[in-house]
Amino acid sequence: MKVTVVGAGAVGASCAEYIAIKDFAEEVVLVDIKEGFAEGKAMDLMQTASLNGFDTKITGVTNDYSKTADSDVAVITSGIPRKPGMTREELISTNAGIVKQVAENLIKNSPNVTIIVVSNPMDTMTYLAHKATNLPKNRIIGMGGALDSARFKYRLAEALGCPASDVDGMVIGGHSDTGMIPLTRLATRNSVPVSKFISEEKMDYVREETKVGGATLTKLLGTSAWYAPGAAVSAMVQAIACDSKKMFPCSCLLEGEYGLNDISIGVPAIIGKNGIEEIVEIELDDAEKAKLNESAEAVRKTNGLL
Ligand SMILES: NC(=O)c1ccc[n+]([C@@H]2O[C@H](COP(=O)([O-])OP(=O)(O)OC[C@H]3O[C@@H](n4cnc5c(N)ncnc54)[C@H](O)[C@@H]3O)[C@@H](O)[C@H]2O)c1
Ligand SMILES: O=C(O)C[C@H](O)C(=O)O
Repeated sequence: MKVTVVGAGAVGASCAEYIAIKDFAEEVVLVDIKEGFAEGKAMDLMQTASLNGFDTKITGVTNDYSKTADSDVAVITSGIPRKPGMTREELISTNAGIVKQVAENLIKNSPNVTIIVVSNPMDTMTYLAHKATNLPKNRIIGMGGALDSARFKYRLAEALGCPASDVDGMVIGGHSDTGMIPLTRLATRNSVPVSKFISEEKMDYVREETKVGGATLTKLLGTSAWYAPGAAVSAMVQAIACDSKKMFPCSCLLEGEYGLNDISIGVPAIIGKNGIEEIVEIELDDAEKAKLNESAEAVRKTNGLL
């Protein structure tokens, strides 16, 4: 398994590090446009191999896509992150050009690659990657829901006073401050609905903190987060590499599923060696359906800026 990670910045390097530590890929190629940057990150990471006990070979290149040839999976993290007070949507004018060019370069050298898009505004960048490459819909996946769901579980565990491993929950919809839909109705603690343990008021707090999870960290850090994003995208790469058929909410190109068409937005999907192997249509109640439609409208508005 050969994995390319474009963008050797905070998220790209974190993603490469988690992939290496999990030791399921033979090779990770880091690509960045900044001269020597990916080479430096790769060398630094390789010097952790004997300490962390992995055999994955990590190399870095400056904008040389020939070194990415025949990648099985490519992760796009290239582009600018937001600063405190900004929305992800405000990044579109800079990031659209970068993501389009990167996606085109990737498929020229790896025609069979499956692409995971991370750069923001992620749902629109995923849609753009589809338009730019024309790859089959199963081979372009947007990473957002896996991260948002991990943050949802963090907030649920905090409210319940229990370990995050005790809770299960999922966030669907657009990866934006207002578009995320934490499915509190379906969240459980060891199969028991979380509503059994926490008040509606606490649930509202969990829901709202989950939605602004990225903004909260951006305010604290001065730039956006990288550990949980890196872990989330590496988990998706691992699901493809190991053909594990794990279910992640992720940005999928919809063709009628959930009553939506010609849009990439977060819905649950089974991820395996073929990328998106199945979009899972869960039964939403009327309020959840209305929120998903509203979230889709907002994503369409951003797509209109392309
Ligand atoms: N989808 C998500 O859940 C999620 C989570 C975190 C961050 N993000 C997004 O990921 C992106 C990266 O965030 P970051 O914190 O790693 O930023 P960063 O600034 O640390 O890293 C981005 C890197 O991309 C490189 N780059 C720019 N143009 C390039 C090009 N044409 N080719 C190759 N490399 C190029 C830059 O040189 C830089 O090293 C941002 O858009 C951010 O908003 C998304
Ligand atoms: O918040 C951001 O801008 C980055 C990312 O989308 C996140 O959710 O951490």
